[in-house]
Amino acid sequence: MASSSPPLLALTTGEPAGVGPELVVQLAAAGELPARTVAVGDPALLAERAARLGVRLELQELAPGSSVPASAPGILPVWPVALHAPSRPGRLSVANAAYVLETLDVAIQACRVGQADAMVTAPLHKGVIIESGHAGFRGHTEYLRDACGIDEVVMMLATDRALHAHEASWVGGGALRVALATTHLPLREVADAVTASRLERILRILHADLVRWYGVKTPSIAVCGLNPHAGEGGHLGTEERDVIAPVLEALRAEGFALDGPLPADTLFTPRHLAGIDAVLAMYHDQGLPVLKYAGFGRAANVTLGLPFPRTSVDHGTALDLAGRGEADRGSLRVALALAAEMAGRGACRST
Ligand SMILES: NC(=O)C1=CN([C@@H]2O[C@H](COP(=O)(O)OP(=O)(O)OC[C@H]3O[C@@H](n4cnc5c(N)ncnc54)[C@H](O)[C@@H]3O)[C@@H](O)[C@H]2O)C=CC1
Ligand SMILES: NCC(=O)COP(=O)(O)O
Repeated sequence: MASSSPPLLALTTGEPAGVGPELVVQLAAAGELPARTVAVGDPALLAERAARLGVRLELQELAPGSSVPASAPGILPVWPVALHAPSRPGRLSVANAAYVLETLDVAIQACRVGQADAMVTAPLHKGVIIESGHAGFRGHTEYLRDACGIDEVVMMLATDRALHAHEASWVGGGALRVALATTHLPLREVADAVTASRLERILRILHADLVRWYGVKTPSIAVCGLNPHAGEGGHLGTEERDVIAPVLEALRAEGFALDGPLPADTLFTPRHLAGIDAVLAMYHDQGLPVLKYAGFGRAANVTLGLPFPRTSVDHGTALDLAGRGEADRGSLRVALALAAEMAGRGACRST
């Protein structure tokens, strides 16, 4: 941990034209930031969004990486990163894409060297970062993987009732954890990306982190097929038979509790989810619509497999709401609480 107690969360404020900055200032003003939280972003931007919304807030500028006092209502410690261009709510600017990446770099570096204990991210806009010249940018998840120099990480979203260690498994009524075998890929590329080696890596990380972070002794994971009806015995696709099933079989032989490959449309029903600790979906829009239907606004995104905890909101930049103070703060609240809980357990990897 960065200091004796409590853990320090580095909270990146996200795309400056989106709702991230205002969510951060609103939570800070209301005293809803966990015990020690430092925003990473442009202080003038945060002051402008606070003033725009009539939020009374004192910003405390601190040198990036320096120590941070305990959170207090109406006070927001900031590790400053300067905007590259003025920002207006709802108006993207490619000039500020580098700024967004710089905020990530500050937080990642702080977590890697132990100056912060966990990272929480407000939403960024993938398109504007790609348009700024970062053609390979896909999202925080992939950026963090590469920045930490590791081969694989797992994106998992969980509704609030399934976020914490004491919530063992699906109990009906909206508790759900959904991990993804592939993340931000065009659908056309998904089938080729569902390889045996990727699935094996993903399942090992998911299994290990369900034990590590959630206290599940023997994680029970339900795995979706890729094709309709999980391939209908090979008549509607062969990936289940040729790729997914053999990986599950090999891991079962090691003691993994894996169900599948199952048709996704029947897997996501209460009867099939009973006793399941997490679902592994093959692609983004196979799993996340169900998760968001179950708990949009009270769910969080977790990156598994990193050397430090990283959580995020379940929503994007919401440019249509930016600057109006109407965006729901629930998911950021949940993401912060989860990061604090994970960091509090001091469960950093040794990678
Ligand atoms: N963690 C992250 O950085 C994420 C970033 N994104 C990015 O955000 C950008 C916009 O994505 P969209 O698909 O338009 O999704 P979006 O989540 O920004 O917006 C979808 C709809 O949900 C509403 N919404 C979003 N957040 C809300 C909140 N806090 N309270 C109330 N309503 C809310 C919006 O007003 C809009 O109607 C894209 O570049 C996307 O890649 C998307 C998801 C997560
Ligand atoms: N739909 C989830 C999402 O896009 C979040 O991606 P990331 O930026 O956290 O990798």
